[in-house]
Amino acid sequence: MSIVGPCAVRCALRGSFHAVLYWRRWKSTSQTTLKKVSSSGRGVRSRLRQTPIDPKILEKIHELEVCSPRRRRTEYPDQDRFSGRVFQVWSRGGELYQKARSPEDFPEELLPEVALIGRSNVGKSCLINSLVGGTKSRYLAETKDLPGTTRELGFYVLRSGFMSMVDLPGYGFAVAEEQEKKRWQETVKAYLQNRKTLKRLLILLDARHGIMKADRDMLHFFQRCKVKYQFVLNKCDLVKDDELARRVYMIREEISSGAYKRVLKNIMMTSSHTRAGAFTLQAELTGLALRPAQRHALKLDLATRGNVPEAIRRALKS
Ligand SMILES: Nc1nc2c(ncn2[C@@H]2O[C@H](COP(=O)(O)OP(=O)(O)OP(=O)(O)O)[C@@H](O)[C@H]2O)c(=O)[nH]1
Ligand SMILES: [Mg+2]
Repeated sequence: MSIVGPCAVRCALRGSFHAVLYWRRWKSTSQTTLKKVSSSGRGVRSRLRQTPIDPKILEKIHELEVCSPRRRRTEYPDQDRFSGRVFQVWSRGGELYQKARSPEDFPEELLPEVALIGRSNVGKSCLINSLVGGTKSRYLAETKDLPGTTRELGFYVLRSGFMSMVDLPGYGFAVAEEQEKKRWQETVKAYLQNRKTLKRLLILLDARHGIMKADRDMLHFFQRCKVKYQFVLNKCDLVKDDELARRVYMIREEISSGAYKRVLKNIMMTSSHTRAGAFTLQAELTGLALRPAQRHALKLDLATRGNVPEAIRRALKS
């Protein structure tokens, strides 16, 4: 007893000493984390409130009527942009050409491509539908109110044969297994790094949040790829015009501070629900499409068969 007694007491004392140390360390770190989170949350909100409203940006927002939550529109303020070359490229809508789970499934590099990327649930697939779905806005890409819906790269070719749009799986939080997420992230990275026909990357941001940490993390990667990228604020129907004007101003400031390479200064605003801003975005991307002579050189048999993916496959075989 006399030997076990002091030993037990010593062990108990050492144990409680470590417990106190551990508790104090936990308390201090958890308090600083809490402080950081709350101050950054407050910081972002108050920074937004202090951001000035540029009357030119506000005018553009009113011109596009992008903050209006009205659905099922038949007329759009920017509809006059849907003429000439823009009409020639986009008016026939598009169709799914191929889905790719891994780099081996990527289609041949033929038409110029514009890819949409962004956090999961930001509305990439919805925007693809409103751009490529044609005037009747058919639902080509699957959309759901669940982060992690798109798990494969979707290649959508325009029926005019001038270019393709690519719907990419999102980054950040997603309801999916870690291994599955890793697989699609690797495929997306391989696509962005090696694709020669990729002409522009549209980085979709939620208009309610702007650039978030997950976006910043990915922006480091985008800068290493050779492609030019452009911000698109989507879900604008969920914010008020003055808030959107401040968001755009904040992003412009960040761009002009020189933080990003290869970024385009023109920030696009859309709502894939109301389709507002879609014509302006189509007009913006039209410059990347093939010229008629270039398309002619591909010898796509578009007129007789109508099925573009088939026409492309036949042209590649011949
Ligand atoms: N109000 C509003 N909701 C939108 C808009 N765009 C998309 N949504 C909604 O946001 C949800 C996610 O849309 P998706 O297009 O599936 O999002 P995603 O970015 O493709 O998501 P992942 O495939 O998971 O990466 C859906 O419930 C859409 O209805 C928009 O402009 N306005
Ligand atoms: Mg999607």
